[in-house]
Amino acid sequence: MIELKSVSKSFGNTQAVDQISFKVNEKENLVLLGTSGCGKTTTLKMINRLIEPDAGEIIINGKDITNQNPEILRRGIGYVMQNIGLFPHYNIAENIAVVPKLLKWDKEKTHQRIAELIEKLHLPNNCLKMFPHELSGGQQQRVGLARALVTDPAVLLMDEPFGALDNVTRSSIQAEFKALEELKRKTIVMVTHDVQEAFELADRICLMDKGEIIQIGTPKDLLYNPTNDFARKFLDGQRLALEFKVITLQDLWGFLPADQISNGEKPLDASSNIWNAMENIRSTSNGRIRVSNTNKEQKSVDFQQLTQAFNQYKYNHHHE
Ligand SMILES: Nc1ncnc2c1ncn2[C@@H]1O[C@H](COP(=O)(O)OP(=O)(O)OP(=O)(O)O)[C@@H](O)[C@H]1O
Repeated sequence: MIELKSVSKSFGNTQAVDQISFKVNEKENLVLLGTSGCGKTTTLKMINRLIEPDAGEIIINGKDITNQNPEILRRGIGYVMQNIGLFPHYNIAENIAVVPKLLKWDKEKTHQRIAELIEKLHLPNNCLKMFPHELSGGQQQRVGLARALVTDPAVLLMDEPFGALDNVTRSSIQAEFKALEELKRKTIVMVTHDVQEAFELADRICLMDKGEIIQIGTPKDLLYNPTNDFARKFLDGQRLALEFKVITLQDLWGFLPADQISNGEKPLDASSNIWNAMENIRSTSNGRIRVSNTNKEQKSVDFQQLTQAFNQYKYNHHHE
């Protein structure tokens, strides 16, 4: 769907991006992860030609983008900017309607689509006539997302989409983001410097340093098969929290005891990660959850059983 082949870009003496190549599959969420200045934003902006590469090819849906009109290219690619980037003197409806206006959509169609997005993104109904400064940071972020989604583009580029938010708002928006059907249908390239965020949202992570790709792989690959010391050290200090995000109850299934199921236990899908399971156990009165997997098997699990299964899983993983 999106392919970069040996793409490079320098600014003066700074080699911002140095011969990078990767493919993003259809409906995949690839997260570009790395410390400040490693070339993530430059990479992202080359995909919609806000920055032109010095060398290499970028292909979207089989077509080299350098042969396309940049304006038309950008209309097919949603873009969520760093620091939200709403127009301060446009109200919320006008901010969301920028591209529909360029495309000369009729008023009714624009109106309906905006109403739909307002609902899906849990924005208050009365916000359409307000200006960006009258909304909270989290709400502004949702408006930025609505603007990027309004024409339902197949590709979405997101630059630190949750960067401007406090931790609590960020994790609730991340959870909503993951659950949004409209986003599941999109091919997404997202930039972040936040390891937890990358692990929470990515199908695959592209770890970058000094304009180069260090490793591309699933969160599990990065955690358990780092390619070098840089990749290993990048996750140091956060390993346990990342394992809680990456390992699912299904992974632990064989280590969970087959207890009697009783009534009143909170149900949870085995696709949930350990983090989520712990949160759920914590919020139940009897300290147990009832986990169901795709084979329609069920197990009742408490905190101790969960941690035991997790330790056994890790022990096996290290001794494979
Ligand atoms: N327009 C520009 N002019 C000069 N140098 C630039 C320009 N844009 C980026 N750079 C430099 O290129 C390098 C990569 O920048 P880039 O913004 O892609 O990094 P990043 O990983 O996205 O960092 P951040 O998370 O801080 O945005 C940096 O050294 C930066 O200073």
